[in-house]
Amino acid sequence: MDILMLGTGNAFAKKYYNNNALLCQNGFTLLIDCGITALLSLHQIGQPLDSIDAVLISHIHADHIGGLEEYAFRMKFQYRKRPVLYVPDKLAEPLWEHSLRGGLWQEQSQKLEDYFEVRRIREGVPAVLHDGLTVEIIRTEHIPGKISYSLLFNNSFFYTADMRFHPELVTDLVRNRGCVVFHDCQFVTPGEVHATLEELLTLPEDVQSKIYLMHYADDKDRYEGRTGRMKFIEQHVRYTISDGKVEPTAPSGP
Ligand SMILES: O=c1ccn([C@@H]2O[C@H](COP(=O)(O)O)[C@@H](O)[C@H]2O)c(=O)[nH]1
Ligand SMILES: [Zn+2]
Ligand SMILES: [Zn+2]
Repeated sequence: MDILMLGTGNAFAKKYYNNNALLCQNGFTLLIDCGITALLSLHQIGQPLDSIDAVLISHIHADHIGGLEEYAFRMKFQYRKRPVLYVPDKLAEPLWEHSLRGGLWQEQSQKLEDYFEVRRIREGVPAVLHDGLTVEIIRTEHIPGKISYSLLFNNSFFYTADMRFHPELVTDLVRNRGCVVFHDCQFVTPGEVHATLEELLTLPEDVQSKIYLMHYADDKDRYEGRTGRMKFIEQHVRYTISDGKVEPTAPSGP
């Protein structure tokens, strides 16, 4: 599978945009989270909105869902399509009632389903997104009391969607399931709602070597060379994830 980060920055990043991604497998393109900067980033890389086959939402924070209003309006009125939205079942109602309804409500469109083909997914039940692409949502701790999920694709690629340090989970996924991990990372301590670099550096080296850092702050340059065996994932670079390895995708063509 291939992944291209539309942004690799944290909630307030200005340089690297919000931490959203395009995941591609067997010709299927999934948008992982749709934050405030997602549509600007798609525009910059020349990716048309109607080339996205589905959107998957991890939790309700603006850097993960803040672009959904524009996406919904444009798909409805510009493209005349009702795109597929995968949403954890516990988030479907709050996504509409607490976030999208304010902007999207109009007389003839009063519910999430009026804009999206809503597919609810449940914890512990892997969902088949496409031929050769499954996702399992795993509830992970982020903001106390707030529902948030990390994502396990094809039982081999773990994408944390804003989570606090959980060394047992990450170690288990790497050592026992052979996963590679894209992990959100906060530079300043204490993390409180994210794993910090200091915490991630306490992981054993074999685990670190499978971790790629994302959701970082604009002063990332200061931390180059200070991330142990972990590497930064870069915005707008396409990576191929295969056999427990992450490599920048070789350019195609002559
Ligand atoms: O209890 C809290 C709640 C929020 N914050 C700050 O807000 C952002 C939320 O956006 P994320 O996408 O989850 O990053 C978080 O990074 C904190 O900066 C907080 O500190 N404590
Ligand atoms: Zn975030
Ligand atoms: Zn968050």
